[in-house]
Amino acid sequence: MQEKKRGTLAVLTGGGDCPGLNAVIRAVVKTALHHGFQIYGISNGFHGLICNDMKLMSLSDVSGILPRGGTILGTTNRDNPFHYAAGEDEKGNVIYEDRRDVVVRNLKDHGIDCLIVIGGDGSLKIAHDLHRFCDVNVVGVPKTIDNDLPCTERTFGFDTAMAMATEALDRLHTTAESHHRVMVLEVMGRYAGWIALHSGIAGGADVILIPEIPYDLDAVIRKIHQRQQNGKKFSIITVAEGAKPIGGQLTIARMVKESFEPIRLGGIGEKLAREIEERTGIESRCTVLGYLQRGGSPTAYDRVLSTRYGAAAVEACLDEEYNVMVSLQANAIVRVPIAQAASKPHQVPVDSDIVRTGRELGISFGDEKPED
Ligand SMILES: Nc1ncnc2c1ncn2[C@@H]1O[C@H](COP(=O)(O)OP(=O)(O)O)[C@@H](O)[C@H]1O
Ligand SMILES: O=P(O)(O)OC[C@H]1O[C@](O)(COP(=O)(O)O)[C@@H](O)[C@@H]1O
Ligand SMILES: [Mg+2]
Repeated sequence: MQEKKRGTLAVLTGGGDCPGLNAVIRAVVKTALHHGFQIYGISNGFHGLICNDMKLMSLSDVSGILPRGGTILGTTNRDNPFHYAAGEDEKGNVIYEDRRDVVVRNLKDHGIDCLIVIGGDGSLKIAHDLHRFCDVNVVGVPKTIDNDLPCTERTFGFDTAMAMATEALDRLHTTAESHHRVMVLEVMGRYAGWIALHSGIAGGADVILIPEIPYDLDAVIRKIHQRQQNGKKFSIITVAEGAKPIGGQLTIARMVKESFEPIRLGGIGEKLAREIEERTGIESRCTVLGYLQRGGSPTAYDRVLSTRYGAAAVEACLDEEYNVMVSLQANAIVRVPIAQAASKPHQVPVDSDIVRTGRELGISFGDEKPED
């Protein structure tokens, strides 16, 4: 017997793509249909909401997508309905418009009771603004390879990015050892060092440089020399794209002028490798892992986490508990106010046990004094 229609939901994916997005979409659609909701899939994040680009989803739309990377809905890390880049003036300056009314109208026209936003800090901030300024019901799902969201112990996608970076470090080890080189691996993470820290520990890096601990190049050089004195002719360094020297600046790869937060980080790895080679005379090379961290199939851990998050987001709608983000705490999925989830990004605590463990193992974080 057909269950009575319970209500109408919509789902979108926002920000940089991330392994596990399709697994969340699948879980959202399957759970929603299971409970008698109808569900719209919105194309290309908030862009689709502004352009009224959405369609009803069925089980066949999500068939076979569990292990697939990317997002079948498409995404963007530029569009913000409150600050929409509508074009350029004759001088080439971007013209921004507030499109919140269009978004509210489009949601209303489709009878959408709640919008499920799968995104990182930027997308969840927009979701929070839609709730507080436009009275739209939202439920957030914490997405990002960067793991930089507050109020959750894990974002989905991080485990896959960490696994990719760890494999890269394993591969760099063998070539570094053969050529007696210093190998630098630059990983993503924006202003947080989670990917660098965890992959650095898992991949046996000798130096880990993260945004939370500004580094002193002298300390890095001392570590490389110390290894040489101990007969280790190669060294491996993991550097987060947001790492910077003490008193120095971030290294910026490009500015995306239509983006609300236009800075795109990158380039610190190459800079570091050049400086190390100049200072030590040891051949040094940099590898930038880049979008390989975001592309491709999610790990089993991320598939499970994504599935739990997707189902939990619909369960929140079922309970009519809106304006929350589903979150992982003590291995249980709980709900936290979206206002908290959209607050300050979560960085690595410099006194965390994993940093301490790294130090005890002799890993340099680039901040050791000569006598340490
Ligand atoms: N601090 C902010 N306040 C408001 N909007 C933001 C903020 N940061 C980012 N955004 C918007 O959110 C979108 C997605 O953010 P981004 O950081 O790229 O992805 P994510 O959702 O993964 O964090 C951006 O294109 C931008 O329009
Ligand atoms: O896709 P772009 O614009 O190059 O953005 C790169 C940024 O996106 C990320 O890959 C993921 O960040 P978000 O989860 O905030 O989208 C960052 O690690 C990186 O700094
Ligand atoms: Mg972000």
